[in-house]
Amino acid sequence: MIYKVLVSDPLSDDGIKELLDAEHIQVDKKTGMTEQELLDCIGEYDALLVRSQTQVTRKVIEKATKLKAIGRAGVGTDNIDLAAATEHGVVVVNAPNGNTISTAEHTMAMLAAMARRVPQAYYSLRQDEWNRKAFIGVELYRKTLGIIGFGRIGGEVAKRAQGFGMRIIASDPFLTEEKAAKLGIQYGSMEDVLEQADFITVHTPLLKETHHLISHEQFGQMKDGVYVLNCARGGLVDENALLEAIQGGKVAGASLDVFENEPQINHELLALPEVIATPHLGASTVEAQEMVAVDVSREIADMLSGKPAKNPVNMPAVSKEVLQKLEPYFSLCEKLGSFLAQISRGAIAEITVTYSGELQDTNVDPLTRLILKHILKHYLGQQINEVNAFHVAKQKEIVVNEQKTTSGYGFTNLIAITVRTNQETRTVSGTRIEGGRIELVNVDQYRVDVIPTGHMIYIHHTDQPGVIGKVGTFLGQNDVNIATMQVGRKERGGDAIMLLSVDKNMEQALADELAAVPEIIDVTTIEL
Ligand SMILES: NC(=O)C1=CN([C@@H]2O[C@H](COP(=O)(O)OP(=O)(O)OC[C@H]3O[C@@H](n4cnc5c(N)ncnc54)[C@H](O)[C@@H]3O)[C@@H](O)[C@H]2O)C=CC1
Ligand SMILES: O=C(O)CCC(=O)C(=O)O
Repeated sequence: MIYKVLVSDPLSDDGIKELLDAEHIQVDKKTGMTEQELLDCIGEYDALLVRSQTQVTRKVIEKATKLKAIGRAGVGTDNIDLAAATEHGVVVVNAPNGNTISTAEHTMAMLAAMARRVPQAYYSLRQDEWNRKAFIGVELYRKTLGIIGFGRIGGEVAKRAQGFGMRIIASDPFLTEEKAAKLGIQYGSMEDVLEQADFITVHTPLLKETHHLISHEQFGQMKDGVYVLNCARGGLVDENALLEAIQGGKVAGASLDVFENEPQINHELLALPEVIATPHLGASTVEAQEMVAVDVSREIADMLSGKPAKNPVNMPAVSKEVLQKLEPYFSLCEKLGSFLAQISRGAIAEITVTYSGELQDTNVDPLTRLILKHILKHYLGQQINEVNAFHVAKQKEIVVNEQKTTSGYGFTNLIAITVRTNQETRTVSGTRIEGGRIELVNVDQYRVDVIPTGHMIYIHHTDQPGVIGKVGTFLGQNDVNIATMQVGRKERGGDAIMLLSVDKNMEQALADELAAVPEIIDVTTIEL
């Protein structure tokens, strides 16, 4: 059997040698295709290999009737419709490590070039000017570099910036004070980073939660004369807010490798003398391109030989037998994990899942993976799936415990999850009732009885007369209709909670306003 692999973005022959040499594989290189050209030919192929240019849309995946695997020679998979790939049983693999160093080095190149205004001075010199006064720079030595997103690339940037004598402060849900201290850097919240840094660089994935991570409010929190870098993903920094922050004198310089609408770029932003930019070149080195191509080609060759993928980023096929037993609990696990991730604060250190009642005799490993996925997805995005969930948790030094108990605490089945972070311990448990309904039955030791779905608001308050009325009035005045409300308290006059299902998402600004009511301790909005 000969498998056909399409390489639709530029990748060197050295990089894809393993595929070119494989006897059972035929490789076609067709770069620069239009969407229509891709749609016309994709039906012939068993695997597709891309970088970031090819948009692997749902339409493409639906036409790809023979497709088994998509390989992304790089990290970000935002050019691939992962949901569509999963639905069609297509495994998506990436090469998460091969371009880390190149991107960290590019960030350093941009940092130094921006501080010393190298591109501007070069451009001026090319215009036959000799203008030494116009290009006075600033030193990096003893300045504070704020790193938002301390994963593979953020970590490598930190090491290199330390070589320049910079002080590093970093923010990441998986970074703790102890880990930071070991690395000789400072751990901080996002606010700490914004307030203290002279230079700020972002290295998070682009997710719903990180879209416009740096916008008007965040620029307002920064020091005057701050320098900002984005060598991760367009959309993390709000380009219009950046434009205003530069024009208003808040931001002294910006380095951009990525843009919100690539390959279209914001010309107004680029025309500012404070901005230096490159066309998404972070991973564009000979070494990185070869490494990511080698890694992903090996994955594709293995998969086409029937071996499991090492770096899958979407869900693999589940055997029918396992699916039948566990499928009824999938939705409960997803909702419990997602609920808990949204209410937890701080860096996660330990996750404990306890299965009770009828689940105690079943192999629940796939359910634990699903729960982990929905907790970690909140921070890491689509790179997490059931296959790599344990591996990623281990990499992030998170302890995962799976327990079983004979007691169902009065329920036929019960799944309880506890998350311990460096700030707090939060718990949630739920059950699946005859007929398929799922219910949240306990949150932070408060007994509730709620269907975990849609838009929810979780309010922690002190038990005093009139609080429920104040919340009802506030939501009514702001056109947030309450569908259901559950209240709970541990003792009279002590800590209490309200858990509401509402008809629409409540904006963060409104949640903050509600949290300012004196009896209210905390308001969290949850989307399930
Ligand atoms: N310019 C380019 O050519 C390249 C860009 N990239 C991009 O760089 C980014 C980072 O890549 P890696 O370091 O390999 O990923 P990674 O997964 O190792 O690290 C990302 C980190 O961001 C953290 N994070 C998520 N949400 C956060 C938040 N709200 N605040 C603070 N931290 C948060 C995560 O906990 C994680 O530790 C990705 O967006 C990737 O697509 C990667 C390679 C090349
Ligand atoms: O393939 C490229 O050059 C883009 C790399 C990138 O942005 C990534 O790996 O996330």
